[in-house]
Amino acid sequence: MSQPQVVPLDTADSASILSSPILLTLLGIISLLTIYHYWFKNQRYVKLGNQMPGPPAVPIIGNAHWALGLSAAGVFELSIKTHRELKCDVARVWLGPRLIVGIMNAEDAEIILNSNVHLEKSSDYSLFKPWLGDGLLISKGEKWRSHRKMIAPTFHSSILKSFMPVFNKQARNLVAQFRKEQSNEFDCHDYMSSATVDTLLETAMGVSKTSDENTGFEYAMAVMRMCNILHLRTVKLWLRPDVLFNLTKFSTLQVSLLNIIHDLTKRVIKKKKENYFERVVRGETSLYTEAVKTTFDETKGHIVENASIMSNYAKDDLDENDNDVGEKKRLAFLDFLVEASQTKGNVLSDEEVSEEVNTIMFEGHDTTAAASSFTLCLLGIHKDIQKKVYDELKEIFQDNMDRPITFNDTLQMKYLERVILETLRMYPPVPIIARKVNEDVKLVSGNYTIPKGTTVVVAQYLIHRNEKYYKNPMVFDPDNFLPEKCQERSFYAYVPFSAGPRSCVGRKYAMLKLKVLLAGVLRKFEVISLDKEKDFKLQADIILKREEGFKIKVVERVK
Ligand code: HEM
Repeated sequence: MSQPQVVPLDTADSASILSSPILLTLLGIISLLTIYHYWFKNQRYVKLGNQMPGPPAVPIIGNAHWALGLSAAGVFELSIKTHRELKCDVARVWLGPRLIVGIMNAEDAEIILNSNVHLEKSSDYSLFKPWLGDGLLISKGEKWRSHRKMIAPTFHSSILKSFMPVFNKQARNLVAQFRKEQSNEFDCHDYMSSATVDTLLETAMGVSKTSDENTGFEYAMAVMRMCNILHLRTVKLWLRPDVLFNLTKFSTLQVSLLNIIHDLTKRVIKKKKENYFERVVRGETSLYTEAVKTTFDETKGHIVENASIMSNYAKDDLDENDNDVGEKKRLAFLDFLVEASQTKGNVLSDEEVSEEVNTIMFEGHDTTAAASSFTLCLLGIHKDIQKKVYDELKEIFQDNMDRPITFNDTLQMKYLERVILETLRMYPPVPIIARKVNEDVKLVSGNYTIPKGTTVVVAQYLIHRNEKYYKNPMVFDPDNFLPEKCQERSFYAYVPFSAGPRSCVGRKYAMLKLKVLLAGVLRKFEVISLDKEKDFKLQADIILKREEGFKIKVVERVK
């Protein structure tokens, strides 16, 4: 039997393979990545991060492959599922070398939100820059502080009261539009969205609608599509760098959407400036100095007239100085900004005015549209709750369901207020807030330290559904907001408007507008929803929405 022949290794061949530049480069990269991996694993930052629970991470990329190929609704579903599996109130994920820590409990949320140090938004918000510039939502440091001080008082309750006629007009428009839709199943979000844009234009911006009938709708659609693009860039990491993004069709689409959005802003500011100069020519003195005197008065006060359950949630600068000193001189948002940009000293540049207008138009519209649409769908499902809302409205309006809604009426809408608050608990339009911490943060819920440089995500959606704070967190129950129930739990167990120094400046505006629009519709129509809550497919493309739209039917009530 012949021996199997041993083929001698051809040294010349192996040498040529080893000297192949491609193989050498590959070996070099693998060695460098391995060294990097072991070096990285031993960094303090990484060790602290890995003490927290989280899904298994792959070397180098961490959990970056996690949301690969998923839709917006898919990413949301996966996040909830992962949280359920991990069964924890704090969790971490790695996006490559970047540590992201999610906070799902009120005690740790308080440390972040109530801090005067952890005020900086995470780098993800920079995707908004081409749209919102360095406006209030994104800005930091002294710029944020001084602009916040100027803008927060422009949403003072004395100004909000003067918006009642506009809120009423928009409620009447909604009634007319819903009347035409009777017998159809329709997406109420389209209507709520354009109503909120038009309301913002007429109130905060002080610009009445002209012949341009579709302004609100066109703008709202452009905002919705911009949010889709931004969300895509948040979850598809390769779309993050501008150089790559600019090669895609989304970049071209973004340019055309921003043209629509910024065009409206420019028109609004131009109109306001013309009004301002007309007043100057007429010799009317500038209101700016007076307004600054009033709004910068830091005497602390408390709301008396607008006392509502929401005042339990009012631990921020919106409640400062709510007495009526100098009330008549307070200016609404854009009036104030334009005057501030035109008077001596140029407190604000023209560019800063535009950034703030774009910010308020975005923050003020999509959030409220989602909140009102969720409320209508939920009332369509929970008939017993809708009946209680209607009974309350009947008591307030007696036999005249057509008369304008007054500010005092809104104070009596206690049950409707609880319904809105409960909607914002279960379906917070802003489901997460992301901050960059520039110092280590020691958590209280467990023996964890979040290292400096981490992105911290406060997950309101999950805090609001944590059974530590709500007995039946998955059940829609407005009585969760009975005063005694609110007192039992931590203030930070309910943060749909965030809390602390960077809380929402439009909180009171939003609650008042929601009450008037919803009461206006609900006193005239019974709302029917053919879906159940379990059919809701949620997607969080920046603002929380239903992927399938907000479908309802309405039937006009007989007098
Ligand atoms: C239901 C309606 C609303 C909800 C749920 C809501 C929620 C929020 C939340 C959670 C934040 C913090 C975001 C973050 O830190 O990333 C925020 C900030 C903000 N909101 Fe709202 N908002 C609503 C309506 C409004 C309205 C009507 C306006 C203006 C008219 C407005 C203007 C702002 C601004 C300017 C900020 C940035 C504040 C700062 O960083 O100092 N929001 N909002």
